[in-house]
Amino acid sequence: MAINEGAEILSEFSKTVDTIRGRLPAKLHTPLIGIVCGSGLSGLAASIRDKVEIPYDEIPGFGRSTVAGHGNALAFGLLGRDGIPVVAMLGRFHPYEGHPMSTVVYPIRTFALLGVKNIIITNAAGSLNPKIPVGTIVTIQDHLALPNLTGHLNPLLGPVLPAPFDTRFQPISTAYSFSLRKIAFRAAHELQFPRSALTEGIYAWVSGPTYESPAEGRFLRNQGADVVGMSTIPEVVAAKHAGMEVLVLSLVTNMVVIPDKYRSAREEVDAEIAGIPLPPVIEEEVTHSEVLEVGLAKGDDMRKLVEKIIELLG
Ligand SMILES: O=P(O)(O)O[C@@H]1C[C@H](O)[C@@H](CO)O1
Ligand code: HPA
Repeated sequence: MAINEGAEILSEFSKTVDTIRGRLPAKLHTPLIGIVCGSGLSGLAASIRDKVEIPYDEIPGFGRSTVAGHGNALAFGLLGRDGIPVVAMLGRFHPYEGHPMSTVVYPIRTFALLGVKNIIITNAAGSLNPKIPVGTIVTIQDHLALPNLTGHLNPLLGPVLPAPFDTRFQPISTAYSFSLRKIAFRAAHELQFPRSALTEGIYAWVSGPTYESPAEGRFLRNQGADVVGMSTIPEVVAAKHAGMEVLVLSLVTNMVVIPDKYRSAREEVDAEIAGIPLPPVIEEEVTHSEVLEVGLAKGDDMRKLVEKIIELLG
């Protein structure tokens, strides 16, 4: 990267930070905790006090989320008994919307420059694991990121950026903070959530926007993934790269369609010819409305959990 390109990037980020701080009272200038709200989960920010919202289109460098269930503003304010300064993205940018990776992770890098030390990233996800039903919250302990491995969508591809984003080879084996994951379970215990409400698992990242074919779902399951989604991993990579402690909470909004047996057109025709009555067949499909519905129904549990985690962190 040319020296002046690095200087341009830094000057864009400093415009972003100056614009944001120019809109906030001093007590909110340095949020310690960042939150990313997944599909249908922008209610997570409902209990932020002394809230100041800044629309994305008024922040230099920010994109615009075009996905139903995602807002387009940062919410700053205080959370928890001790009034910890926080910032929440009320909606995120997904690569499948056409955003370049630099835009997808721009808010995360902005969080780092504002002073965020711990980030709680949430998402809606499909379950690949029959033991993890709809409505469960999954604390992510690892990921399988096919788009990272195949070389198109890793947010760290490209020239090394200026400090503090200047690590070339970023290890990712400890991206999911063990201490934050423990705090999540402690929080669930203090909230008296049933044991089954929060579990641990591995998130597979796919680019979307198609939901998985049965063969793709089976493949991901066989590789050890528990849930699958179309976001989060670029944010995790950028947050780790920027030195943050990362916690990811996935809300299971649907089961990925992985039938035990394919419906056979040949067998059905044979049965029809032989006059054998066939049982009714239900062909399942995932829809974004069902994803949003579960987000709405379970959003309050996610909000309580995030708040309690922040209280315990404080
Ligand atoms: O932004 P998240 O990951 O929460 O949203 C999920 C993935 C897709 O954007 C969408 C599919 O229903 O929900
Ligand atoms: N697949 C991928 N992404 C998702 C899903 C899913 O089943 N549900 C919510 N986001």
